[in-house]
Amino acid sequence: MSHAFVEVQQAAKRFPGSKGSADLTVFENVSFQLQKGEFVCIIGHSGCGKSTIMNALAGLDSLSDGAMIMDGREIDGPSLERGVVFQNYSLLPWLTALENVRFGVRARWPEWKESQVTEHSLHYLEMVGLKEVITRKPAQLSGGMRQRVSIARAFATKPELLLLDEPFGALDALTRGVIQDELLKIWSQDRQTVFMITHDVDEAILLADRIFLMTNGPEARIAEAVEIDLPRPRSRGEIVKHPHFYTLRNYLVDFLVNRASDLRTLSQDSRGLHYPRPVNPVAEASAPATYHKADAPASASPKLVNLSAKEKHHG
Ligand SMILES: Nc1ncnc2c1ncn2[C@@H]1O[C@H](COP(=O)(O)OP(=O)(O)OP(=O)(O)O)[C@@H](O)[C@H]1O
Repeated sequence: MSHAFVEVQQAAKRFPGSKGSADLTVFENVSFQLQKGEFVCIIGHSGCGKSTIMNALAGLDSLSDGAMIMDGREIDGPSLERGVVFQNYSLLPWLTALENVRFGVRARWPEWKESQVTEHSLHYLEMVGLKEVITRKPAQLSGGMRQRVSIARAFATKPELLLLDEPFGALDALTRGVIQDELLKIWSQDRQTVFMITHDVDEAILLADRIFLMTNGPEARIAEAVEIDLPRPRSRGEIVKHPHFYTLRNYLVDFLVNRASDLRTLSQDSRGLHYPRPVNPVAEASAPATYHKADAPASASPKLVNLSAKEKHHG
């Protein structure tokens, strides 16, 4: 029996082909687990099926095969236990920043007094640096501010699982960096389980405990789960100085550039589920090359150098 908080088992998604063409198998044989409190990022080329996996986890779409289980119950529709932040903010345009957050908080805890709802919402808006603009409606906020409201709303409702679908994709690099820091600050306090899509390798290294690497579609798979063992708390300025940073970064970039198109390696557990291969690029880079006797040609025998004789000869 698995004790993972989220367990995805042999998930597949197919869309019917149009006008008699074959069905599109977006992904198949996708199995993975998320531990409680873990921050996992998923990266892969456009169209490989990341959002489709996330929509199924959110309960907004169904799988063609397989199952997604959270806390022992199969996911079969949306729930307040799972919060989603999309790239396009999805705020209610007729409500102010504060009212947008209050809306979520009130739905989550209908028994709370109005003052408690307000106080709780303000706390999260303050954490994302928006205390000064709480009375503005989304149209009066910048893109970065809108995304902060979405993040404040998502974290304020304290879902068991937070699903972030490229939440910073539309933001400029500076704003993105500031909100990444805010996200880390809130997550380090609340330690919710987070599953996040990003195209940004540096962002994934900054945020994640593990990064899932997805092969290209169709019939995409999550091939590897890369462990990010950089110490926390992390900051953008400091992690680049860590001796492991570029080993991790190079490994991820190499996957995206060279290996995502054809990698099919998967490891299987005793139930026959194919999990992504767990990878620690730092350990792999520093491990001595393994010598397989069977790989050696019959004539290859190790060359022994007699150092003392050589020293004598030259001496
Ligand atoms: N409702 C649908 N009907 C048919 N095909 C769909 C549907 N939704 C998604 N697809 C297809 O499924 C594939 C995966 O789409 P998805 O949005 O999950 O990819 P993604 O990895 O999130 O891409 P991106 O990084 O560009 O957001 C794409 O080929 C897409 O065209």
